[in-house]
Amino acid sequence: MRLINSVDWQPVGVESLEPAADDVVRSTCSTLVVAGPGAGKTELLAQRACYLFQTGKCPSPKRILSISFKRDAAKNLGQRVAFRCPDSAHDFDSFTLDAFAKGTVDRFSAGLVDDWKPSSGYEVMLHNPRAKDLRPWLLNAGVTARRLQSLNDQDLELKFDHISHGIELPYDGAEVKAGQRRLGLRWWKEQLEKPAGTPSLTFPMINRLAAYLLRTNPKIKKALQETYAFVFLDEFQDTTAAQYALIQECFEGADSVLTAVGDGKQRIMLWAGARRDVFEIYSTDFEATRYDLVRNYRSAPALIEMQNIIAESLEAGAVQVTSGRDDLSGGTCEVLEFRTPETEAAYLADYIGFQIVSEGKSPRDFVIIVRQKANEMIVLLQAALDVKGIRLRDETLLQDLLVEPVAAFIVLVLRLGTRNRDVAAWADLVDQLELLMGSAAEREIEKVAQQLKQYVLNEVEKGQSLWHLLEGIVDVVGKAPFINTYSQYFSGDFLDFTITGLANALEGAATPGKSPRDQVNELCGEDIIPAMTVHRSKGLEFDTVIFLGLEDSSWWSFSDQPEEEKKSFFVAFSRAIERVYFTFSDVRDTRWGRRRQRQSQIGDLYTVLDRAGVAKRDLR
Ligand SMILES: Nc1ncnc2c1ncn2[C@@H]1O[C@H](COP(=O)(O)OP(=O)(O)OP(=O)(O)O)[C@@H](O)[C@H]1O
Repeated sequence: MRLINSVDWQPVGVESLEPAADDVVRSTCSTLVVAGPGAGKTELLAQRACYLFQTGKCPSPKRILSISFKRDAAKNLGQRVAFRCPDSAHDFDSFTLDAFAKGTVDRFSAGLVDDWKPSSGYEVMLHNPRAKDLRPWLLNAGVTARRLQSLNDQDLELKFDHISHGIELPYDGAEVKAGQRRLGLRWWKEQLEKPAGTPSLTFPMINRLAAYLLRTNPKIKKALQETYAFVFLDEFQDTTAAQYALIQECFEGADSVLTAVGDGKQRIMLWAGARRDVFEIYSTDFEATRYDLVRNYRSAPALIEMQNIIAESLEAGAVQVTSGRDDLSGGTCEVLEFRTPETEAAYLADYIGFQIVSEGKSPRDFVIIVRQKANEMIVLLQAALDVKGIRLRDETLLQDLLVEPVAAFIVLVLRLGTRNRDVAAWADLVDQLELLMGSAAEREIEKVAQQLKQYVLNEVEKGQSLWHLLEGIVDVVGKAPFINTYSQYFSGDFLDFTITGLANALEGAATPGKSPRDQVNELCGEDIIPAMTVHRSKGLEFDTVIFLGLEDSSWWSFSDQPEEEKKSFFVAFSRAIERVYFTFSDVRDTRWGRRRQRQSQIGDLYTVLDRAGVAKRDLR
């Protein structure tokens, strides 16, 4: 790769960056970028990676470590970098922090003293333990029944979260109370001794374990710091205490330069332990300079004005943002009011149908967002759209599956083997193989790509079902390259788990009479409207956002945590490029049957919409 002089370097793939973003891209010191939705925070990180690689500021074998808080965000950033500077993509490691922590523990577990070593083949516990399981455990561990009775479930779980992963290992700090130490050590001992195949460690616990491993193994820590000259932290507002402790353990005091980007107004993970003070503490610990960005490159101007008003209601004095695009005008937001969910579904299906048939929109231009339980909320709309031949599905589970590198790889091969020509899939597959096969020559890589495609063509010709081909596809390159390239597969189980999950999803897509090509399309959801919760929609963007049910029952936790709920509302609103619709139905089906709906508990949301000039349309 020919190096570019840093003065001559220009952003890649976008016309320009706003001045503050350009400063951050070229910065030699640690920085904190605070900016609203659509400001190009993720894009800024992709540009900085290009700058560092293309100007030789991050020469091989130095690497960039990029930490995102969601798997699809990690994949998205990795792809943006691979697209812009393919020559250096192999020096860019894009992980979620949880995957990075697990990779560290799995790879270097020999560095842990025996008392703190997880059993080989340990499994991740995907949820923190619940009060109903904790009560007997705590009683058994010597906590009095009276003390337990004095705590409601929520308080008990919060206290236990602190004991199990809120304290630095090995619980020897002077500030740790004796009771916490005793319970914490007992909990860890039992979990670490759980046999392989039994979920035993939560991700916050794995974060703590990784931090402990690095603290007690200075050589490993030094090697990590020397490898990663630059570190990116995306969606930084949602960093939890255990995650921050790991980042601090890895890089505080090192020469590595950190770039953190985030938006306090989109902090919607407080329930999962996100630290409110993470911007301030990071700025102090890493002597990071703060930059605020003032453009929005996503939404139409009228939507940006509304977002400014909502932002002000979330954060007094919030930076007022202007459009960074001159190709977009207008923008619409409305609240649509219905008598029943049936009339709501019929209206929306007509609207979407018209937009697709007459206005040239595609199903992927739309998203249906709900506060929770996407699968239940969309049933009626799904049926109304079905009649028009338009598909809508809850993408909650598939989203996680399809962003997995091994799943993405298999899907590319299946695409190539089930259609005549797919230039983009071929190029993506070659890129993937380059990553997996490391130093293999270009000719060798092309040969393997051809072999993969031919394998699927032959098997499909023989009438073999697609879901039976997945192991065969992976076997062409072998599992080892996946395990060596992607840290989440180090322990092996997760690789098999992902392949099986994909096989199940493909089997589900194989309805009678559907061609292999259509089965792959179905899996990827190419012609299907996605439905998801607000949390799942973070970081994504769509032409039209339809939020179903701006009603008290969907937002039942609003009165307990109004700040976080308002931020969720802001996240949903800000996913839209051109249009946002909120719906309200006088009645809605809940788990207690059909219930009358009100807007009283979430009155604040309606007040702010009103202030932003959002009209209500009565469609009763
Ligand atoms: N400098 C730029 N010029 C043109 N388009 C840009 C620029 N920066 C970002 N974009 C585009 O704007 C959109 C939003 O960018 P990005 O996803 O990076 O924003 P973000 O700040 O991370 O948003 P959010 O916090 O809402 O997830 C994307 O479509 C991106 O390609």
